[in-house]
Amino acid sequence: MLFSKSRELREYQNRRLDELAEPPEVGHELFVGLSALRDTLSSRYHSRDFTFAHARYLRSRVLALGLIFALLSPLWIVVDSLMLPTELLGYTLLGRVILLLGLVGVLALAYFSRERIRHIRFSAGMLLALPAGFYLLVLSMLPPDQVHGLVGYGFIPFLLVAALSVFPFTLLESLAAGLAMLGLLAFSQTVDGSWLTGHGVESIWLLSSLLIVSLAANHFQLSLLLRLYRQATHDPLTGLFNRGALEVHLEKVQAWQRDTEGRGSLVCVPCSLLMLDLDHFKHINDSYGHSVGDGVLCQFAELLVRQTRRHDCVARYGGEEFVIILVGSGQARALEVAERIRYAVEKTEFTGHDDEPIPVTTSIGVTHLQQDEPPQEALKRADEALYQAKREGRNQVISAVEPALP
Ligand SMILES: Nc1nc2c(ncn2[C@@H]2O[C@H](COP(=O)(O)OP(=O)(O)OP(=O)(O)O)[C@@H](O)[C@H]2O)c(=O)[nH]1
Repeated sequence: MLFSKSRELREYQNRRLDELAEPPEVGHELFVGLSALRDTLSSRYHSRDFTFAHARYLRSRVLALGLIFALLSPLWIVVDSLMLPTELLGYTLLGRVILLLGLVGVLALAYFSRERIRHIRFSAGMLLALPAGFYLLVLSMLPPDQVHGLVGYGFIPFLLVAALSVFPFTLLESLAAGLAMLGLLAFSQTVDGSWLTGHGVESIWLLSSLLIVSLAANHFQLSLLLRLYRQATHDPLTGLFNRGALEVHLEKVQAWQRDTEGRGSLVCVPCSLLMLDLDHFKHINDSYGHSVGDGVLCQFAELLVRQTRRHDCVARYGGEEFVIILVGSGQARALEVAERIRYAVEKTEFTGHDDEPIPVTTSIGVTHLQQDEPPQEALKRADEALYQAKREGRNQVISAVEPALP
């Protein structure tokens, strides 16, 4: 998840509660801006789920731009045949055939790599590297006194740097590609003799400015993508996954279970579901106020993240109800974890404004996620177990009655 570490989750929650309480200050906005920059600089802090969403978006860009390049490249043969002497046409024609084959390969790779993040990243890199390589090849093969005959080749580095802004690349990825294009431009200038001339410096300056504009576009594009992803999948108060994202996650876990079984594993990877509800939460709201209730929900969310492993999924199901998916844990292990959480909640000192202590307890229903059942069935079972815990006095863990195996 995006906030896999509880420190980050707390930072986010404090920011949200501050935002609700006060108008933004300059310092606060600077902090938000810096953390957005950290998110767009590299993919290091991106969650696994966002990385998938990001790759799908990147793939759509690769397909669109790859198609444009593949259509435009052969069309330029007409210009070459009008501008270049016949004996040189062979060089560019060969280069264009290689380029076109490469672009078709990139398109095929991106098309068939629906969920393969590495392949999609590779195809995006190749989409930029192929025209650059083609230009490099033509420059290296053509006799130096004939380079001036090339028409429409000098803009390739500019076109590719402009194309960077179309992709939601991270700043470091774009910077590396942009520097490579500057290197390509410098090489072309040494070949055509314009290196360090007035015209040459002007071109380098122009390309550098274009690169800065593309980096800014990358930053805004990626931060917008992150924000939209967050809004669609996370609960704004606690920073946990929301109900929709939880349901998608459950389906993914089941698909993974089927996949491991399909690959010949004798044992299906177990997976359990915990449904938790704060006891008498209405009383907390009524006694301490709604904003303290919000603070308690955030502290509770933080405790759940601390009590679970990185690959478990913690979600706010709605109101004061939460769900945890424990991947790789069978019923017995899930009951242990649930009991540990229940005890931790009871012993933790939740605090309101002015640090006044607020006693909080939770009831928990536990069930096992069957590989082939609709996820709603498992959620319903966990909910029934939770309400049994409520009926039997609250602050306890109840295991659901599991359906008979077929
Ligand atoms: N502060 C705050 N309260 C919320 C939020 N969402 C739901 N609530 C409140 O949570 C309370 C839930 O009350 P009930 O469903 O009666 O449950 P309860 O008081 O916890 O009682 P039991 O679940 O039976 O132990 C309601 O008062 C809701 O207004 C929220 O985002 N913030």
